[in-house]
Amino acid sequence: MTLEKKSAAATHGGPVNTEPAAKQARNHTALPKARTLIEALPWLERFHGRTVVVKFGGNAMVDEELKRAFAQDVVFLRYAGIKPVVVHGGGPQINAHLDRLGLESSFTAGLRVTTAETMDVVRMVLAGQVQRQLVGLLNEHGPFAVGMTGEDAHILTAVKRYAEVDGEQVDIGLVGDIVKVEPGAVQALLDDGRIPVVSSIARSDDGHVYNINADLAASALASALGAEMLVVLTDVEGLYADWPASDDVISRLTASELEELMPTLSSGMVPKMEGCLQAVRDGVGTARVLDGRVQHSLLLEIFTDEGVGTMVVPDPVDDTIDDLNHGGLA
Ligand SMILES: Nc1ncnc2c1ncn2[C@@H]1O[C@H](COP(=O)(O)OP(=O)(O)O)[C@@H](O)[C@H]1O
Ligand SMILES: CC(=O)N[C@@H](CCC(=O)OP(=O)(O)O)C(=O)O
Repeated sequence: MTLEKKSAAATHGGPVNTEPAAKQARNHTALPKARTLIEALPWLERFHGRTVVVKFGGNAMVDEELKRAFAQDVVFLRYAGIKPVVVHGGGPQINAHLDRLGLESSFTAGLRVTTAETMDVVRMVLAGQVQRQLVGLLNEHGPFAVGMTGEDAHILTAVKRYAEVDGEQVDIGLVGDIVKVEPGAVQALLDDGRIPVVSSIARSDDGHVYNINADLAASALASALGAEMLVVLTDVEGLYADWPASDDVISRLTASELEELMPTLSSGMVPKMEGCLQAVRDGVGTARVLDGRVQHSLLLEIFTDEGVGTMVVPDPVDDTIDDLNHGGLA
């Protein structure tokens, strides 16, 4: 019997496998899993102890399952020794609430035209509804998430912002531009092992409250925290090269290349890419735009060799940044 087996193996040219079939089957399923875990090792080493600011967009958070998967990913980062900060939007949720009140939603250059009445709704929906939901989902895993808005502890200070349309300054109401960030309260939470969840609202030095685009709020906070990475989750695969004519995703571009593209962008991509550009210019390692509709895209981006979406790297690209290319660690 043994002889027969040996000669069969020899005719196939392979080594003789004396392992019982059950063990072989176990190895067959276990090894790929182990390889996937080991693939994460260089990235765990690279990002351990670093701060990652994740912007969760309103369009990516309309699906309950996606929200749960997002919360799992963020808690995973926390357990992996990375310090995640969540900055959230809620555009669609604000639109829905305004609609219920019979109020119109209007945007100029990707920014909501914000009257005093709209501002009340923005504040209520972001801080009272969306942020509470995210905090609740994260805290299903432990006592981690603490919600706050940019108004708290003077985290975000803004001045009135005008939208630029064809070179003209357009008044869009109570929309703010962040001019100062005091990240101390956020840093204290991170140092305490918590996960700060920040709503994109700011105050001005004279006590006004401003509506801040969440991409820009995330970018400013990432810069002030000296974050390793800004990750923006949205409802497209990344930055399309020639949108809406094509949906070819640009996988990687430098700050200068992005700056050149800026005038060609439209709608929600304008503040998103402005935020990415600003962040890498301010010293954030990389800024990435990912498809929030894909479950666990955050984990896939951070812990696997194949990047998903668009990555913006600083100018000029040095060796360290090259290592972070979507091709993986060299
Ligand atoms: N070049 C582009 N690449 C990808 N999306 C673009 C581009 N230009 C405009 N967009 C639009 O921007 C939208 C993303 O912005 P937005 O709706 O504000 O997302 P979020 O709610 O995640 O902040 C996309 O759904 C798409 O319609
Ligand atoms: C000034 C401005 O446009 N503020 C945004 C804030 C929320 C946001 O940015 O939400 P998303 O990330 O889901 O788009 C708004 O009112 O819709």
